[in-house]
Amino acid sequence: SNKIKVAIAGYGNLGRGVESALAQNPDMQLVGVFSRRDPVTVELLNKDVPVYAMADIEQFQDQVDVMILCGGSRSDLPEQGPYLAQFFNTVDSFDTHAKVNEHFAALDAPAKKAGKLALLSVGWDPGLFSLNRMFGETILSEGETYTFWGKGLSQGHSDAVRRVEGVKSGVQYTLPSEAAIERVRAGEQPELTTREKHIRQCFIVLDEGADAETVRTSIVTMPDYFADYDTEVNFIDQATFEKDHSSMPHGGFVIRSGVTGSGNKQTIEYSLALGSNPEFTASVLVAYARAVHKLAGLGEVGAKTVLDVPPGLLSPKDPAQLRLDLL
Ligand SMILES: NC(=O)C1=CN([C@@H]2O[C@H](COP(=O)(O)OP(=O)(O)OC[C@H]3O[C@@H](n4cnc5c(N)ncnc54)[C@H](OP(=O)(O)O)[C@@H]3O)[C@@H](O)[C@H]2O)C=CC1
Ligand SMILES: N[C@@H](C[C@H]1CC(C(=O)O)=NO1)C(=O)O
Repeated sequence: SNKIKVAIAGYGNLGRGVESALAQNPDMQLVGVFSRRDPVTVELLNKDVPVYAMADIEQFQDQVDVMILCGGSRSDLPEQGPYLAQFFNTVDSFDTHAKVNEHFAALDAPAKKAGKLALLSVGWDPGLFSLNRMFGETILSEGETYTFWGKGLSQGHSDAVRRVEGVKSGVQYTLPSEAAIERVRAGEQPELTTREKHIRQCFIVLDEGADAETVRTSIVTMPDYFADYDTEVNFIDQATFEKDHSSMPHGGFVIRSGVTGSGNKQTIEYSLALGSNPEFTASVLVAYARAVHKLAGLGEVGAKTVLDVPPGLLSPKDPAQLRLDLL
């Protein structure tokens, strides 16, 4: 069939979201899921899709058009990205904002050498919010841009706390400062520090015998993720965790407030309200996987971000049909 052949590397919340998002895109086909765990222990939504060991992934390079990397940004993607870029066109959701150029360079070399494409930092932030911050600051060159997230579950920060020694289960909610939002919406264009915009609230189940204060310190001092925020760490038992912390809503908005010409106030706002952070992020990954397949067909190689992808390539519609949607 002439469907785009897609595979998933890493099966967690995001991997599951990509599996269901692919089922909503009939021009694409999920050919397999790769996991570092024993494949027989990995339960997919669709039992007809094969699960393979990550160790065997190189053997599939000729059977996959695009590999969607669903590992964690803190420790999986920095290692898996450069490795897989040697064999596949890849898409990832890398979101450690401070390290994006480092990750770009680490992907660009192996991808160029292999004649492959590596699209990084796809999702909503980074991803769709990145595009809207760029539109805002470019179109309203005189102004201020603000990004607020939540109240909701950050997967990057939840993945990060789960990697801390002594943590059995963990989630992190991001809470925006209502006072800061008020000031921005009132057009004050305030100078706000990272700490003034959001607080971070963690719920942790400890491993047997782990020390709470040691875990708390590891989290609140964690560079790039928690060090610049006021962070609350709550310890709960597994039953409470499963009862109260199993859904993953999120959302947020990007505001650009500026002035044009003779001092006319202009505001651009882009907002998201997400019932499922992973399923939405996965839907963005799948749309960009389609664009990566088209760009690879045009001979594009190396690392790219959403800022480098012509938006029309995301659509399954043919260009003439898409042009009709312009107005
Ligand atoms: N750019 C954006 O807007 C967004 C980016 N993200 C990014 O997505 C990343 C992944 O998030 P998420 O899917 O929630 O992370 P998870 O913790 O659910 O999964 C990360 C990896 O952990 C492994 N894993 C999953 N479940 C288990 C388990 N039960 N036991 C052992 N290992 C397991 C999987 O690898 P394996 O199968 O190999 O074991 C998986 O790929 C985040 O780190 C974040 O950076 C997320 C949302 C938005
Ligand atoms: N990358 C984020 C997506 C948004 C959410 C977020 C935060 O709450 O800090 N930052 O960016 C995620 O992993 O969920």
